[in-house]
Amino acid sequence: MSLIVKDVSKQFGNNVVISNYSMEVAPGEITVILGESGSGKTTILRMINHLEEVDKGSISIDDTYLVKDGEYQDNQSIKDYQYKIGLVFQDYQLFPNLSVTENLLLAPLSNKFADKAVLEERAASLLEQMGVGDKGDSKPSQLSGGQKQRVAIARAMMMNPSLLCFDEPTSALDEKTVGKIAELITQLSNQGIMILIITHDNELVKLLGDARVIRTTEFIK
Ligand SMILES: Nc1ncnc2c1ncn2[C@@H]1O[C@H](COP(=O)(O)OP(=O)(O)OP(=O)(O)O)[C@@H](O)[C@H]1O
Repeated sequence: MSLIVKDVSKQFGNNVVISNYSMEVAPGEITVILGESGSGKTTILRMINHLEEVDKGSISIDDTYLVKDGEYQDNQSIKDYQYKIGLVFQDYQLFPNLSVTENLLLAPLSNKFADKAVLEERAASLLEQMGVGDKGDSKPSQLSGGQKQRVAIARAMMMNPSLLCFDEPTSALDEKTVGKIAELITQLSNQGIMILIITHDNELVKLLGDARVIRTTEFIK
C-alpha cells in the first residue's frame, strides 16, 4: 500500500528536469518535496496526478499502475489509479458558482461513487472534521483563504483517497493559518492516508515535525 515512483525521467526540450528518479510514499507517512522555484516540484506532482506524461519509468499505487516502464495503462487502470488520489490545488480551484457542499458532491456524484444521501452525509462529516461544518451553504467567495483550503481538502477527501497531494498548501496563508493547516495534515496522516506535499516553505516543514523531506536536488544525479 504505497505510492511508488520508479526510474522516472522527464525533460522539456533539452531541459532535463528529472532523471531516473525513484521515490516511495507509505501510508501514515508525510513526504515533503522541498526545492527552489523551477527545480521540478510541480512537474513531479503533475506526473503523479496524470496531468503531465513521464518520458520513461513507472508510477503506481497499491499495485495499480498509471504507467509501467513508460507505457500508459488502459483507461480503466488509469481511472482506478486516479480514484486513489486526492489533489488540493495551490489556488484551491473551487467552483465559484456552487455552494461548498455542491463543490464536494460534484465529482463523486458524476462518477456515481455512491448514493447522493451517502455522499451528503460524508460531505457534512468531512466539513465538520475540517472545522468548516457550518459553511456547507456558503459560496467560496464568502470564505477566508484558510477556510477555502479546508474546503479544498474536504473535497479531495470525498472519494476516500489513499494518497492526498498538496500543491504549495501554504503559499497564500498567514502564519497562524499555516499552523492550523499543518495540524490538519498531521491529523489526516494519523488516519493512515499517504500525504505528499510540494513546497518551498521551510516553516511548514518544521511544523510538520517528523515529515520525510525529499530535496529536488535529488531529481538529477
Ligand atoms: N510545460 C512545460 N514546457 C516547458 N518547460 C517546462 C514546462 N513545465 C515546466 N517546465 C520547466 O521545467 C522546470 C521545472 O519546472 P517546475 O514547474 O516543475 O518547477 P517548480 O519547482 O514547481 O517551480 P515553482 O516553485 O516556481 O512552481 C523549469 O525549468 C520549467 O521552466
